[in-house]
Amino acid sequence: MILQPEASFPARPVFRTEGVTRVYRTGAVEVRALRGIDLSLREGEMVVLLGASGSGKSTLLNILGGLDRPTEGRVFFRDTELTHATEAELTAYRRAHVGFVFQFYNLVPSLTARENVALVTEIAARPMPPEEALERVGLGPRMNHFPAELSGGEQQRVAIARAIAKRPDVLLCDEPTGALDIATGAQVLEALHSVNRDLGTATVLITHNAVIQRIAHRVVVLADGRIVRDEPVTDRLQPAELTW
Ligand SMILES: Nc1ncnc2c1ncn2[C@@H]1O[C@H](COP(=O)(O)OP(=O)(O)OP(=O)(O)O)[C@@H](O)[C@H]1O
Repeated sequence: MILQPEASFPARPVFRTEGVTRVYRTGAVEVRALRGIDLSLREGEMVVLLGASGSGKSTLLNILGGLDRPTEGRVFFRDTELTHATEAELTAYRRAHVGFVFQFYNLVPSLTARENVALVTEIAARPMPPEEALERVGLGPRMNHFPAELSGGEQQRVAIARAIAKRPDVLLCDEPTGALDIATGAQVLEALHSVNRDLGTATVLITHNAVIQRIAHRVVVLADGRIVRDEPVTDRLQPAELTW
C-alpha cells in the first residue's frame, strides 16, 4: 500500500536552524562537521536524515536535541532559542521535550522492560503508564522480561517505549536499526512509525540505509556538513513493506 504524504502540516516549525556550523577543534586539528545548515522541521513530521559516514548527521541531531551547541548560527525549538542556553536550560529542555533513541539500547540489565521504562516515567511531568508505552511498541506481553530475555529488536523497542513514555514533543533517533537485521529492523521502524502517526511526535531518524526514507514524510541528505537534498517523500511505504 502506498501512503500519501500528509496534505499539510501545521505551519509552525518544531525546529528551525539558521546557518548552523559546528567546528570540532582537537589541538591544532579542526573538523568542520556542519557548514551552514538551514533547516525547518514541522510539527508531526517524520524526517529521515541520510548521508555518508562523517557527513554530520549525528552532530546535527545532537544540536537539535540540546546535547551540543553550534559554533555559529542559531537553533530554535518552537519559539525558544537554544543557541545560547545554559547547561541547566538545555537539561530542562531535553527532559521536558526530547526523546532519544540510539543504536545501542542502554537498558539496565537488572530491571525488567517495565521497570526500565518506569525509570523515566517517575521523573516526567505527565508520563503515560509504562505499560501503555510498551503496548504501543508491541511489547505488552513481554513487559516483565529482563533485557537478556529479549532479542535485539525487542530491546530497541523497550528503548523506544522508554523514550516516548514521557510524551516528548520530538523523538530523535540515531541509527536505531543499525545493529538489526531486516525483519527486526522493520519491527523497530513500525514502532517509530506508529508513534509518529498516533501521537503526532515529530521524529528525526538517522540511517545509512536509503531504503528507510520510504517510510518518512521527508528526506534530508547531508554531504560534508551541508544539506544536498531536502524533499518530500511522495511514495511512502509501511515499514513492513520495506526490503533491503
Ligand atoms: N567529538 C568530536 N571531536 C572531533 N571530531 C568529531 C567529533 N564528533 C564528530 N566529529 C567529526 O565530525 C564529522 C561529522 O561527524 P558525525 O558523527 O556528525 O557524522 P555522521 O554523519 O553522524 O557519521 P556516522 O554515520 O559515521 O555516524 C566527522 O568528520 C567526525 O569525525
